[in-house]
Amino acid sequence: MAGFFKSLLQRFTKPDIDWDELEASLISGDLGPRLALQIVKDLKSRQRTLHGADIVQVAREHVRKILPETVPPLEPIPGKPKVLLIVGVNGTGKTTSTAKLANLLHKRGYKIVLAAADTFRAAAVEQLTVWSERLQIPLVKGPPNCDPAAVCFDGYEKAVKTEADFLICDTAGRLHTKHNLMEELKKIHRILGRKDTSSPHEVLLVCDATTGGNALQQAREFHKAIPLTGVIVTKLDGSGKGGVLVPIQQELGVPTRFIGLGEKAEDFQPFDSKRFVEELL
Ligand SMILES: Nc1nc2c(ncn2[C@@H]2O[C@H](COP(=O)(O)OP(=O)(O)OP(=O)(O)O)[C@@H](O)[C@H]2O)c(=O)[nH]1
Repeated sequence: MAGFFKSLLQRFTKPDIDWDELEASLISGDLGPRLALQIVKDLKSRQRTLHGADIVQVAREHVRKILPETVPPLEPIPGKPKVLLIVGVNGTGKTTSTAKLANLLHKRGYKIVLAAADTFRAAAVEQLTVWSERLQIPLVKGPPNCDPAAVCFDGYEKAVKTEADFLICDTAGRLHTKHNLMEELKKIHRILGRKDTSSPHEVLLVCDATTGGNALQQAREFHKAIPLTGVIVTKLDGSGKGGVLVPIQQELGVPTRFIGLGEKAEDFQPFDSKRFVEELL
């Protein structure tokens, strides 16, 4: 994002602003057309000569207003496991984020159970097995291509039996446009609610920052299928700016909870909106 705002400062230094160009560059920074238009409208309404710094300031004010100042941390629920369902399109970093989140909660002293419900990709189960051994966290898995809802259910039983604080279910990557895969996700959601109607307590959509604005459409479709409670933005160590988390919050009211900054277990942090907005500059 820093580069994005720097480019705004450099490109719009002259008083005669090309509004279309400005709107286009705000959209290309993944802020989404709705917010881009609001920022442009706001700037146009100011009756004085505007420079790059004013644009950045106004954009920051708008972003700040949209993002909640703090996002509550993941707290366990007394007496039962808190169930976290990790969802998203293919290759966004769901399995890695599942492991990273387990690591973070484990380090906070919580007891975790992992469910390898990505039964479609054998490598995902292997990947999670490696992580679970490395992090010493129990993992529930099933035979290849078994029903992912059944794996989640078994995971839930294990979490109850072992009095775990959290059950984290990794799911297969699915295109938000594939009806049958979204139906499968709804089934997982339903089955998890069998023993505890409030489960899953969190549904976290994993978005790859490098896919840009497309993540908004993914979020819309997933949110339509099963209500999302949060977003994990991955690969922020790459070229992606992560700006899309702003329109996801604005349009769907779904906050970003965590960010991924690399491939290692430690490359994961709770989302800090203040820092995110500050780093825009
Ligand atoms: N640089 C970087 N790479 C990441 C990050 N998160 C995940 N990755 C990498 O992205 C690739 C895909 O990650 P996975 O966790 O396998 O993705 P997935 O969403 O589970 O994949 P599918 O199950 O196929 O949908 C792997 O090479 C990860 O190491 C991140 O924050 N930064």
